[in-house]
Amino acid sequence: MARPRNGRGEGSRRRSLSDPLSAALLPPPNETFEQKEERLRIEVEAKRVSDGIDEMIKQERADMKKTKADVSVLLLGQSESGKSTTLKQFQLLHAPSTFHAERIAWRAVIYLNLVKSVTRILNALSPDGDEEADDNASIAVSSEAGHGAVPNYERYRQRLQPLIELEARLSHLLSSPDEDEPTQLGPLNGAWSQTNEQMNGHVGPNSVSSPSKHGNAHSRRTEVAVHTSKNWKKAFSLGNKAKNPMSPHTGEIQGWWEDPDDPVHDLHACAPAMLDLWRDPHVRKRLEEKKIRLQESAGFYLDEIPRITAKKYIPTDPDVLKARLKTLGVVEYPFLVTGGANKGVKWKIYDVGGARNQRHAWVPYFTDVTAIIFLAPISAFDQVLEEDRRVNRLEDSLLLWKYVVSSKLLSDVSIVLFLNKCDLLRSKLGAGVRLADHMISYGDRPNDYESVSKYMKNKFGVIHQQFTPNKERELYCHYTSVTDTRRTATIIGDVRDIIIKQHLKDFKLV
Ligand SMILES: Nc1nc2c(ncn2[C@@H]2O[C@H](COP(=O)(O)OP(=O)(O)OP(=O)(O)O)[C@@H](O)[C@H]2O)c(=O)[nH]1
Ligand SMILES: [Mg+2]
Repeated sequence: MARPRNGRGEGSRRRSLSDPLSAALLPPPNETFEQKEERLRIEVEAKRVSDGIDEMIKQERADMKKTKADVSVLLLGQSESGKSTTLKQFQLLHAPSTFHAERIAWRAVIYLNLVKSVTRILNALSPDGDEEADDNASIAVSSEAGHGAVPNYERYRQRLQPLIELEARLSHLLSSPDEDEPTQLGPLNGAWSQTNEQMNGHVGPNSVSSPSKHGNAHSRRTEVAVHTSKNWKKAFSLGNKAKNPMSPHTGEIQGWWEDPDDPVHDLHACAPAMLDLWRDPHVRKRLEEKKIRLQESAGFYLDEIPRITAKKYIPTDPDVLKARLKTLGVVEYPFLVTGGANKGVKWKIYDVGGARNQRHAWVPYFTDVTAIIFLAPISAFDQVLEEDRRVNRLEDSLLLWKYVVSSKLLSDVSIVLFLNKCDLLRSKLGAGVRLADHMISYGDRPNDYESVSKYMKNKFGVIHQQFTPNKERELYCHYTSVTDTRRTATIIGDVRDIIIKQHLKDFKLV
């Protein structure tokens, strides 16, 4: 909802496009001459740093053009398996300046992830909510679980009403088909100031429907997705690090928190209510009864409410890695290995959408690919597909795996398997969820992490052995938690070496 301007003229509200670094230097009110001098000195330094980052980005892009050879890697796996997160880890390793420059744009996604978690809780608590459990088996359980609203439900709903509206607004802004270029007013002015009225009738196919009285019933099942052709990062960035970070009117640097339409204000105002909701033992109990495990989706931001709703919040690297935005289409990411034995080799990574209706886009890439990294989220053995709740996620992963390894088109392609979400697997087993209850073939084997992860590796390995058209092909398998940067960086290094070695061998260069 567009809010009235805060008393100042439109002219003074017009911001210069500051980067986060400059924006953090917002002048205090009533600053003295000396303070102003000091601030200006800091601003000059901030600009120098910002220009340095620009230069590094330029260098990274220029390096990309000097190619020796091409290696292309396709990331495959079901939706939410961790493909885009793996791509972000590649970016963090190989183009850190670009990754850091884009951090601020992820603010919109992180806000939406947080707001969606809140509306999902509200819907789960609602007496007439239809929020579904996270797993198969619990559907029967949940229908017997405590009926009626938790104490204070109506009060929570009232206090959090602005977030229900914000969810619709953010979903629309992120998922609506839009022009690539931001409006002339600059990304910030245009990005947030869309009213609900403007949105009526324009809600994109992947965004949420209008909020119902008791929260948004579709908050979970209609994930927000952005087509890769949409330049959404540009629209939510703070502009290309303004060459002149000063306001022409006041000489001050202005931050996004000055924009009354910025979502941070609603989030900041609702933070105490969000905290009360998330810490309420009745709420936790109800979520448990309904087997809704927010930690397995984007719920982790709920543990960080004060930090994320702070007015000057800038996403950290882990925040960006955890941000969930479903992929539609194919993202192509080129990078150059700048050190070591493989220096100068040009790589291309393709990240695809993993939902069932996206998989048709995979095949055209099969003919010209050097390697595949297949992600199987092995923690998902008790979950069902979002797009078809009759299908167990692990079963879907195994079927997809069989399809990929048996493909004749891919018979000479190196295959790397990431048994992913090992962190979630460990905590799930620790919480007493039993694999045998969802996979009969597991029988009475021990339900600990070591036994289960080994069993999974074996299961995938046997399928490869049985169905690969190329009996010579070696399968490279890693246990991963791709949100963990340190461990994933080591694995990515190993995978890179293996892929390039195999590639050179195929071309008889080693
Ligand atoms: N805890 C944990 N979360 C993970 C892991 N890998 C991915 N995630 C989270 O799972 C969610 C889905 O990951 P994505 O990388 O978006 O999944 P995707 O395979 O690209 O999904 P689509 O784009 O729909 O095909 C994100 O919120 C990630 O942060 C992991 O190893 N551990
Ligand atoms: Mg993705």
